[in-house]
Amino acid sequence: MRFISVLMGSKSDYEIMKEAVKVLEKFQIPYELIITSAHRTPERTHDYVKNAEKRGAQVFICGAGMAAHLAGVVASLTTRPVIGVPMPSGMMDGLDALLSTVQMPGGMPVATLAVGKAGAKNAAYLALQILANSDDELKAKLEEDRIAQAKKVELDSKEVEVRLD
Ligand SMILES: Nc1c(C(=O)O)ncn1[C@@H]1O[C@H](COP(=O)(O)O)[C@@H](O)[C@H]1O
Repeated sequence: MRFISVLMGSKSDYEIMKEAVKVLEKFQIPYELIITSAHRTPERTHDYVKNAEKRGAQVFICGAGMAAHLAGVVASLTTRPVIGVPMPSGMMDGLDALLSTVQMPGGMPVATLAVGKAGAKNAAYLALQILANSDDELKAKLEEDRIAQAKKVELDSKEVEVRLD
């Protein structure tokens, strides 16, 4: 079965990573969610990624904070796309995680998104867009979602807007 795999380095990342899960559930895409750490549980991380790839994981989304090596290590274990979401924690409030997620050596990409909830949400959208390359039904759903987003902007504006024309 094709599915998206969501990994996070600690339970403390869950509040943020829930934003990714919400999007996957909204689009009814099968996903797995697991806590595993490249630092604290290297073997578990290795075994999970190798096994998930065999079982049909199409994209890995990895949320981690501070010295955020999880996404980079996952990228070293699979040729499936890996999306990194830096957590807003630590003494630099996520800048440390952003840099340690984004600065991968050439040939070993991690698609690194924004720090925090917006990054987690976009990680799910990006994973869906990757799947939609070979799924026209999902592509149509993503297009409908864009239309809904645009409508919401107009409705929100109507509540507050002031115009002179
Ligand atoms: N960056 C990593 C990795 C890793 O990269 O393997 N494992 C845990 N962590 C991060 O450590 C932070 C603090 O974790 P705790 O709250 O458990 O102390 C979390 O944001 C987690 O993602």
